[in-house]
Amino acid sequence: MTKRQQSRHVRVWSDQARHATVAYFPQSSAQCVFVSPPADKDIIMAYQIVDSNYGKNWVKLLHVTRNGPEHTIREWEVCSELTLNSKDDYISGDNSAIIATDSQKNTIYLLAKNHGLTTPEEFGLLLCRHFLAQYSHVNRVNILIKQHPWSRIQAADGPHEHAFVTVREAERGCQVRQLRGQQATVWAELNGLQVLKTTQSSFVNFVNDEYRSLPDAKDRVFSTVVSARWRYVGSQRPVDYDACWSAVREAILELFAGPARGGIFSPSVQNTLYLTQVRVLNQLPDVAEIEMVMPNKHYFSVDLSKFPRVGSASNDEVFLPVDKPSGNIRCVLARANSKL
Ligand SMILES: O=c1[nH]c(=O)c2[nH]c(=O)[nH]c2[nH]1
Repeated sequence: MTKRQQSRHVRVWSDQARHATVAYFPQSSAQCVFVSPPADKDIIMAYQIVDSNYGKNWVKLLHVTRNGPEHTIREWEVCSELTLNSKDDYISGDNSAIIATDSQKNTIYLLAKNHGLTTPEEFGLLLCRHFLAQYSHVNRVNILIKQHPWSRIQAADGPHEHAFVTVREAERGCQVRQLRGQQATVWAELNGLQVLKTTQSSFVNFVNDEYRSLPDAKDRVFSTVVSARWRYVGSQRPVDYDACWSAVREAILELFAGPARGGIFSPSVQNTLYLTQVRVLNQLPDVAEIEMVMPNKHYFSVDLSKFPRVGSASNDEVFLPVDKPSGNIRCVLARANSKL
């Protein structure tokens, strides 16, 4: 970074009491550093590193499993984050304990080659186990994986052996985190599932005070882009991560849309979100808790009453999709006996 670029990010002021200059980096987790440093022991006494990690972000890889002519692909972006048992690398510039982020990237490729890829969650667990076993001075491993939504092409004569198409219905990801001496924690993610229905949604009987302008809506368009993130119970028995992910997706679609004839009624985004979470916890004993976010993407009926000669007082056909702002509804539902 040049000096000119730096000055955009850094506020510098003089700390009279300590006779030192302090800089604040808003985008950095290290919030205070001495630009003209006092004695090292002053720094050590004044501050402590509360948390730190380092690793390689978004290592892109495509893995091909070749089962004769039938091929299966997985395209992922993997982030590794390691936390060491000492902070000497940060504090004194001693690099001797650093597992280079480049080596972390190589590890991801080598484990993919040697073990193959199954689910993102299982590969995350493999990486956690590997880093903790290979390096005794690694205290914590955090792995994030995002999966590209490839789907096998359905050709006229059946599923294609080796050709795929991107179907961006929802994106899959996971986070696996393991501390030395502890069980790994696995989170799965489903993001970007955009849905819309044209009826069977209302929003009435909310607070009616001097701030309210929204009329009761007995029948409205309901659209949202669902994000869900759920934590697995850390049990010993193996989890079918693919089946769980698909079951969460199905629960979201079922509780949003309902049966093909007639659908399902929603009194609010809050209630639909909550009922979906209840369905997930009821159906999937391996899930300990689930967080869901459903922005309320508004579609307002365009006011055509100003055009009495060509328009009509009621308009239930032409809507204005409102990009921003949206409502934002979030809830974390856990089993009542779980320790969060
Ligand atoms: O389902 C809804 N929940 C709200 O909290 C809300 N607020 C709002 O303006 N519209 C809606 N819809």
